[in-house]
Amino acid sequence: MAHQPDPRPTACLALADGTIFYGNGFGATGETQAELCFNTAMTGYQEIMTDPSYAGQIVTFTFPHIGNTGVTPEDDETADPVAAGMVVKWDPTEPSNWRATETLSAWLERRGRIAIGGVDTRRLTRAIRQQGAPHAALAHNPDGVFDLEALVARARAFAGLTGMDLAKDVTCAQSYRWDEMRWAWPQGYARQEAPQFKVVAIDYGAKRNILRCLASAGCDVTVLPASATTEEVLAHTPDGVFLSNGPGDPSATGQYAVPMIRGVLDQTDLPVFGICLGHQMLALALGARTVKMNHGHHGANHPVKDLDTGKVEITSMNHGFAVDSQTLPKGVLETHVSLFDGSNCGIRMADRPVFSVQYHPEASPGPQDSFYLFERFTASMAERQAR
Ligand SMILES: NC(=O)CC[C@H](N)C(=O)O
Repeated sequence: MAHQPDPRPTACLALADGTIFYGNGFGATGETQAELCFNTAMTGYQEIMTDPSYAGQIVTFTFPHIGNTGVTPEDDETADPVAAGMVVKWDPTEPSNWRATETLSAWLERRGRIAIGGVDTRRLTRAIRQQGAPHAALAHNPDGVFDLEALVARARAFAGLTGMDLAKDVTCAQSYRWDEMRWAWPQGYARQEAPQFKVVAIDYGAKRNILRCLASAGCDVTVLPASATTEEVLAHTPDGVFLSNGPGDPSATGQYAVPMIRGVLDQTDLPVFGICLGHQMLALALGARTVKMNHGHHGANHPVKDLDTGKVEITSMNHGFAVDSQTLPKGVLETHVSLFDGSNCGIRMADRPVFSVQYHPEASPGPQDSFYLFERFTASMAERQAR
């Protein structure tokens, strides 16, 4: 085991292979374990920590200055942080931002999330890339006393995300109507003043900005829990069905999501749009398979090629699983690919307005190149209404 340096560190990150990183604890005290990933976004740490897709993961931020704009409730993607913990290079400074209502550390502490600063995040990121997303344990103790053997054992005991259904933990308890009309689109898009389309959004761990984008595009959005059945979805007589992002292994979540989606596809001609976990759920329902990636894609500058137009979009990404494009059945087309590794980033049915993307067109944080997908969804609902 590594020797503890002096002055005494107050936090410690242990990987399952026994590697130890020391640093300065902030946020809550205690211990936690999860899969470790890295995110390369330069902005949006609050949105990242509150993105429900990060359940079961500790996030290493490769950008060194994290926390220096504090936090504001307006930037929460869900009520509480969902990521298990955070690892940063520099200890956060006092917030310098007129929007900040609180420091990152106080916000994390109130919500029981542990963070470690002063870590060599380059070395750690290289380790994650080389060995694949490791299991890790993170401890914060102001006394600086750590049982390293126990911490490594804790990391090893983490079951891993493969086979884990976490959507059931982060979904809404009851259905509700999304009623926030905050404008979510960049300039250049036409704002829809009155909702024209009834959309049922299935909440596998939905980010708020997705619901805002749907509302901004002219959708009256009813959000249903992840366990919703085909009958429950159709009882709302929607014009379209949206499948949200979310955490965990798609094949585990697919146990209940896939039969619902199959039912919608078999019984109706409704437009369907999926994002990230929703994309993976749709692919599974259409007969494809998903695979666990080595270290996934987490960042706000991932180039994706639209195979229909040849255009490249710079996108926000956050996923550790991917659709295996080799398994797409006849009649399902690959529409987008990652220019980093060629992995699948989008599909559509050849003859129906049923489509999905692996990345995050709602950004938050990230570039806004992909907002056209929300308009594609509303256009397909308008076309169906006109028939
Ligand atoms: N952002 C998401 O929806 C993530 C989907 C899935 N949990 C994955 O890691 O691949």
